[in-house]
Amino acid sequence: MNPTLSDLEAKATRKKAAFGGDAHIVCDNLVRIYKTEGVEVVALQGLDLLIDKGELVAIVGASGSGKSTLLNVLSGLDVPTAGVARVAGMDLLSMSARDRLRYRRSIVGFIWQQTARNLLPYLTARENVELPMKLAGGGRARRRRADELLELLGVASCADRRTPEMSGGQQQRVAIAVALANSPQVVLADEPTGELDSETSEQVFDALRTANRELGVTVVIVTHDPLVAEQVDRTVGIRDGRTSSETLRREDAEGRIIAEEYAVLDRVGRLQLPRDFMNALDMERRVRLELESDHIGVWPAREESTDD
Ligand SMILES: Nc1ncnc2c1ncn2[C@@H]1O[C@H](COP(=O)(O)OP(=O)(O)OP(=O)(O)O)[C@@H](O)[C@H]1O
Repeated sequence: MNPTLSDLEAKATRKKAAFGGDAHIVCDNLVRIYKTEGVEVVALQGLDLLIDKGELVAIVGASGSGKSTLLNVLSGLDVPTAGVARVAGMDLLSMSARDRLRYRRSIVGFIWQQTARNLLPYLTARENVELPMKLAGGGRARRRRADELLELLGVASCADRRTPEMSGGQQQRVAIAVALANSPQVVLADEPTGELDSETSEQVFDALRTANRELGVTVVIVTHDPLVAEQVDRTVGIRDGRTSSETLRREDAEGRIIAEEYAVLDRVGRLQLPRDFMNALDMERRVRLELESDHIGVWPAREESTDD
């Protein structure tokens, strides 16, 4: 049954929980301004984003939209200019240098686009996976955990190979094992399939999905490949340093995958109408809104009368 208008009014007066509540990743009005030689570039312009524990989310957007800036903030490499960024309960703006090191070592794992940046070429795959555990003071179970991770990601056969003896896709799957070595709560991947062909990309993507499903780790993948984004439950679109749209995928009763695109509503109620919708109805400057019991109607403004 649809709610009545008085139900909606009662709901509106109820107190709202703090933004983000217990989300695993919270970005609230995040701003990052770069200053170079007196010129300011606003890379993030009040970005809001919530990701729950155990989600697998893709972040898409055109070049320059702010995706890498966001990922650098979430990985603890960069500090935003203003706003709130919280991951696994840790405040990324006020964290001490010591906490930052701990955060980067054991709370987040990272996978870069360039395969060469993820692995040391003179170590075998197994040694690469063992290295972060060694740096964090891990004990003798290191080798067993490295082998288990390589097995889980389908690259057990590469354990004794060095980087030049592996394909690009195998290297990226080993890189995922390296990122998972210290059992992080969150894995961040910046264009992890950017240098790979579509078939190999699919294998790397499968490996990320396996890590998410089997280990319960929250996974955030930045990409500008819309096809890659089709393989996740939620895709967040970024435009001009803000979240602009979300696509949610679900299965219907017949098992068909349905993707629905939503506009993002910010905390004060602003939303961006798609340009093609506005053009189709000649919407400009103002629209008329009407609250119904289960939706809000948006109409073009009435034509001004030209009669005298
Ligand atoms: N270190 C920096 N100094 C100055 N400006 C920067 C710096 N890093 C990024 N920018 C600017 O901030 C904006 C967002 O850049 P960002 O790299 O986050 O975008 P992106 O969506 O990741 O792009 P791409 O898909 O090309 O990697 C761009 O205008 C970029 O030029």
